[in-house]
Amino acid sequence: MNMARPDPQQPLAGEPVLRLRGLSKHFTLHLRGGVALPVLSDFSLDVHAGECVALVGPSGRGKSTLMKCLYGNYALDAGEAWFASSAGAIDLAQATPQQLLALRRSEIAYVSQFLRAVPRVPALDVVAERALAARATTPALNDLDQPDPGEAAARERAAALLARLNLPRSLWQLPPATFSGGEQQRVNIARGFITPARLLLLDEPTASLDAANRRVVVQLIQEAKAAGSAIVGIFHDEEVRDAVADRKIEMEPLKEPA
Ligand SMILES: Nc1ncnc2c1ncn2[C@@H]1O[C@H](COP(=O)(O)OP(=O)(O)OP(=O)(O)O)[C@@H](O)[C@H]1O
Repeated sequence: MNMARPDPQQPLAGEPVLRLRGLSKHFTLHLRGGVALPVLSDFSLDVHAGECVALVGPSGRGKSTLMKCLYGNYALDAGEAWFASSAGAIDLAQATPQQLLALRRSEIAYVSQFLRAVPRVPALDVVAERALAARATTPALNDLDQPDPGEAAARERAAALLARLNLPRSLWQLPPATFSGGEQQRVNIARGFITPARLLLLDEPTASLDAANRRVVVQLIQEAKAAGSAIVGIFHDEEVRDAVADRKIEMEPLKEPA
């Protein structure tokens, strides 16, 4: 066994990629006199490599909030969120902003309905950039028996994904700021899937897509699972959910604030 070459897709046998224990989160509603709105309370979950867990429950149960806490957009109040990174286990609830940014570049991908991209960067580069950033920041990826894609190869992969997602070629060199919702979402999806993320967070990845593109996304998710990604997703489209989810986790209602 070569200890210097950890496979980022293979955590220790039997160990989950994501181990959540006792997560709690509230929002303080300043416009309502500072009242506390509890959103997550004592939430626990394990997600293994190659597994897709769908968060289900009515609107407002905290599904998106949980995803944003795992991606580091929101701080948690309590609990542990252990992530088996290629460099070892890290508690996402305690991770520093620098650690979170490094994980975002290569190991944790988040695909939401909305694209946040640097202005004036063409769609193709928005997608390719993630592949280049991952290679630059994750020594483990460089150690794998894979050729360094370099910039041209990263663009080639980006182009292949955009073509697969039926984004018109005429848009590839344009910045996505003016794209339609569905076009932006496909750029977002291509960016999320261009490198094999160890943890994929999918918040309504097919919300603005037509049936043909939904099928492409289902295939991409199935391929990511086969490659060993652990996936947490919110899929309001039941057909998509049934096609990709191994388990459903019902988000329980919490008490209303007094
Ligand atoms: N930044 C925020 N500030 C204050 N309250 C928030 C914030 N984000 C979410 N909430 C509240 O937290 C609760 C959970 O919201 P969240 O978006 O996580 O629900 P959800 O289950 O994903 O809903 P949906 O299915 O409609 O997307 C809601 O009551 C929402 O109003």
